[in-house]
Amino acid sequence: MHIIEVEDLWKIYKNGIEALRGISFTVDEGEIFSFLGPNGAGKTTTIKILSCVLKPSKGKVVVNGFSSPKECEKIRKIVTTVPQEFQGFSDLTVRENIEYFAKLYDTTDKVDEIIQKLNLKEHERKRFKELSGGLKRKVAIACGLVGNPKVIFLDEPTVGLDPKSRRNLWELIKSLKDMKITIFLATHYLEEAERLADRVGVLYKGRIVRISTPSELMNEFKKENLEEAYLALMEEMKSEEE
Ligand SMILES: Nc1ncnc2c1ncn2[C@@H]1O[C@H](COP(=O)(O)OP(=O)(O)OP(=O)(O)O)[C@@H](O)[C@H]1O
Repeated sequence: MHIIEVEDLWKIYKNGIEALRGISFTVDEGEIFSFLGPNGAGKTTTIKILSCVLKPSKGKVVVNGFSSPKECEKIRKIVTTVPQEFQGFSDLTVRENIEYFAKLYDTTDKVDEIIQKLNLKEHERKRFKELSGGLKRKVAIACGLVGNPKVIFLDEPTVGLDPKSRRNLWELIKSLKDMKITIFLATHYLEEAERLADRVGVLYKGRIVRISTPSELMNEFKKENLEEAYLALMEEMKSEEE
């Protein structure tokens, strides 16, 4: 089943910038779908529209059977966005932060389960401000999980993390998939997409220029890793413009 359906989606900001120029794609339930593209391609704009933070200018957007913007109230109940700049309450502990969000959703009974699943037990009494960058991201995801989301939007989840913390977070993202949560991952780290994504969508100047599995893209450009294949695709796009 397609949990996300987007058809001919346009976003034209008030200043006239056409951030999205008629994109169409679908995401299957339980899939890890990675959105790639250079700075300014429209990734964040797409996430904001899919999570009902922004209204589309034109086009069809359906999330879990609900249309945006008409049924955004329902969409907001089943999606969660973990932004790059998530700020927990710095003087509250890990547990208190998660409990705070759980109260908002009236799901305080889920706090222990989430702490357990995300291996946060040994850190639960630490204050947010004392945590490493990797643990802060983990807590951000934990806070996002309290509402029982069906879809999680992750915007550059591992930016600024050291290689070990990044790998830890990849394991966590994979375990979310095991929980049948659909993951929409915007990233500039091609290795991250190669390791995690079932499929990638490549955005370029507001248009989708490829949707494929990482290995299909690597085969198409005869490259051994996704980063090389992506760079070859970007070269192709640039030369088509000239
Ligand atoms: N609120 C806004 N008002 C006007 N233009 C905007 C606004 N937000 C984004 N844009 C423009 O829309 C285009 C797409 O931006 P967006 O942030 O969606 O790209 P992105 O792919 O997420 O980029 P990055 O990788 O740098 O995060 C850019 O040209 C950007 O300058």
